[in-house]
Amino acid sequence: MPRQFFVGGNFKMNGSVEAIKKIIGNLNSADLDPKTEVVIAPPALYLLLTREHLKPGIEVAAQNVFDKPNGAFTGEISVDQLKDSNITWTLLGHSERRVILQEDDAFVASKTKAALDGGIGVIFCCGESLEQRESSKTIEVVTTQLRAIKEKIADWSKIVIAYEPIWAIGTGKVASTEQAQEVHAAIRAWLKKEVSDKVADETRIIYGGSVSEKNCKDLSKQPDIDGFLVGGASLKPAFTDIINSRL
Ligand SMILES: O=C[C@H](O)COP(=O)(O)O
Repeated sequence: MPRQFFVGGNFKMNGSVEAIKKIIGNLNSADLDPKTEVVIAPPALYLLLTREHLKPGIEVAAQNVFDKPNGAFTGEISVDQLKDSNITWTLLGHSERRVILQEDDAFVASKTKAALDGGIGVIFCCGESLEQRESSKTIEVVTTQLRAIKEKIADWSKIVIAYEPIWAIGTGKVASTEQAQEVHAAIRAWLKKEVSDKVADETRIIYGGSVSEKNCKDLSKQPDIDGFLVGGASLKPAFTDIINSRL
């Protein structure tokens, strides 16, 4: 079975009630490829508003979730609270959280387990810095990040892996189609060797890092690129062109 194309929009810490309603209006009225699964991740404050206004068929993701069920954890949101609000996905392991908020592999893995155990899908982000790429450590870095979750989880069916080279995020410096395809193929080979043939065949591996309406078509033609995680361009009307990149 071919893997369903998947496009996520990560708004990061951008937007306002008015701006997010406008983005939702654009998505609601656009003709979107029915074969593409679309998930958008607004800031936590706007999750409910987004879910209430967005048309059915497009899912909403949190940008983060905590690994404890409830209690004295100021500022955090639990898996059950997301489910209670019809939020069905979460991003985890984004490099901005790994680098700026110093989340390590073990913490990201623990949150991934909590989300999956609770029935929330996880867009699991991994990727290398420029320094790591220049010292040929890309595959080692990415597989180390993946190994941390492999040790905690058994069911991969609700995971989408987002390969996001840090040097390509928000820089306008997109990875070339060859660079992206090479890492995606290596991730798939790792899944085959370390997890199973089935998981390798079925897991979506999406690319993130300066994806735009201009570069998405070529990237989408690569055999191991199953979609995108879009930052900056997800705030713009051209996001719908990225969703429709396989049309
Ligand atoms: O989560 C999305 C990525 O960090 C990519 O962001 P960007 O499209 O603004 O480069």
